[in-house]
Amino acid sequence: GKFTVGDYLAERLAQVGVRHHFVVPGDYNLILLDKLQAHPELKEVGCANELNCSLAAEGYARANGISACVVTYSVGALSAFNGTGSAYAENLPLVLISGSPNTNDPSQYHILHHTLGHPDYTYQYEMAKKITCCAVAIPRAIDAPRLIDRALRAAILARKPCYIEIPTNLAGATCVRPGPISAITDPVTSDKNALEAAAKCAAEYLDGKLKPVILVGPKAGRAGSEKELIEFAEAMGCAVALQPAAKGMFPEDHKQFVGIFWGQVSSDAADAMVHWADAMICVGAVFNDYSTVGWTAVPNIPLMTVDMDHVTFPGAHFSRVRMCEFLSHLATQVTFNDSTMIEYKRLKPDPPHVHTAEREEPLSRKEISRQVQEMLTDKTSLFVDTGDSWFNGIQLKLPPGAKFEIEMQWGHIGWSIPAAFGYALRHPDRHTIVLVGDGSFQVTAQEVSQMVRFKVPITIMLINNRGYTIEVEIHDGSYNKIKNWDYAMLVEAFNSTDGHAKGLLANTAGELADAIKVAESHKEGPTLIECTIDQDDCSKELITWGHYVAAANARPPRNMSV
Ligand SMILES: C/C(NCc1cnc(C)nc1N)=C(/S)[C@H](O)COP(=O)(O)OP(=O)(O)O
Ligand SMILES: [Mg+2]
Repeated sequence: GKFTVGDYLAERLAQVGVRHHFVVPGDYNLILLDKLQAHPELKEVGCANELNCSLAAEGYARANGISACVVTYSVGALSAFNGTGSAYAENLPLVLISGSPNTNDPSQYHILHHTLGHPDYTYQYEMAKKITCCAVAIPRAIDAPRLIDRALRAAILARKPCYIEIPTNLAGATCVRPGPISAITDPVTSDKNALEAAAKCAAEYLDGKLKPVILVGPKAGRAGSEKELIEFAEAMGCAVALQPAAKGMFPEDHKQFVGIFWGQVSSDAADAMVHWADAMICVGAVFNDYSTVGWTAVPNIPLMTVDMDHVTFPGAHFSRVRMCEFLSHLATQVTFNDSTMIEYKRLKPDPPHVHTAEREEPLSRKEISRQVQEMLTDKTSLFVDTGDSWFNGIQLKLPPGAKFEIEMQWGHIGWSIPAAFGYALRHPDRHTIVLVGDGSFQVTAQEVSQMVRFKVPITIMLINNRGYTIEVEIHDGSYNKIKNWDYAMLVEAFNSTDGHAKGLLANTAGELADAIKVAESHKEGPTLIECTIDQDDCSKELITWGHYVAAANARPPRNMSV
């Protein structure tokens, strides 16, 4: 048959590496969904709602590098905006695609369903511009190639989401076939002069410094620079500390790893190394209120920062210097200096003694962490949702090859359920484990039904402390209470007559150990283990961190004396 706009989009998505596209149908996108479904390399994955659809695509982009979320106009897209915001905040190229009204409707001033009830339908496109690096609305079939290619290339280069709006009567309209995909995927390399000048500046910055430290942030992983980072670190010989959102982006068994730098809730004395340093090379670092513990842990020495496409020093900035190229170039230039590792050997704390609970002991947060630690292997991909799961997850030691996913910039409770689902579809070779609180789980629980439908064997460790404990530690109130669910029964309800989810309850250390054994041998679908702990059984790190974040939130407005 004829080649259409929908076929053009399908071919481009397949060419940039998409193999699953996440959808919720609606009458504005049905023809488009037919075209995507018809593409041999694309597998359609239906989601229970558009929030989960966009969060599943966000998780898929972590595994695949790029993802697609296809929704209907307005009622669909406005929910998908939330997962798109997460992709923006987390530097992930999620392609948000929305059906839209028939191109004849605007000029006829038609009032249409799903819209706000007036004949101006441009509001969605205007909103999408704010949460993507490139938003396009296709006015005619002839414009489709240019606009689709522009949006995809922008997203790939910026590692940010893009938005493509396709009117319902254009998806099936005749369109030319796409040109070479290199026009979209060919990378932008560093400017030679800028790279040389930045390397020279780095030499001057490091010259005479006795105690340099590398601080790795989340953008190091997103820039795909993990290999070059190790190369650079080994050429330097110095201590490597990670921000919490960067956990897993540098091997924790590496001899230069000195822990997670998170101010007063750092691990392994990483904060001592950061405070001892007289030079700090920040690679992909993000200093926000959460990673600086309410602004109490902002480095106070002049920094050299290596970002995804630029490098800065005290008094200098170099644009169009790609992180991976710069790090591998620097690795050939820098002088080896392991003074910080010599010092670290002196002050590295001994591993804490971990008490192993008796089988009949009521479950505690510590015992859960001890048993989860034992679950981790080189095949593990561990998702930690917003809550004390952040702190419990970040304290775990990742074995070589284990991967870690956290959404610390956007911080949407419930993200981990759809995101882990999307991720696991792309990585059936990995054992995806989720650490999620009861409050977070209640936000996106429906997506467990897709794990059942697609037989995805994810292990969900649901930490039931009866409410929003992070919020309790920041500032308590009645609003931090939630209605308790029978979580084990809920996930088994998703089975109906043809599913294989398992829901287990663990009140004691022994019950948890037994449940983990069941989960590890259950491959036909997800296993949820509800782990019950006391509502005040939270990490000391959460209490300290919550105290300073609450203080930062409480800063009085500067007196606006007129
Ligand atoms: C309500 C909220 N944050 C505010 C919030 C509200 N809405 C969205 C979408 N995202 C958010 N982070 C948070 S962190 C809860 O304590 C999470 O509770 P839970 O999942 O049960 O974890 P803990 O008990 O360990 O805190
Ligand atoms: Mg909770």
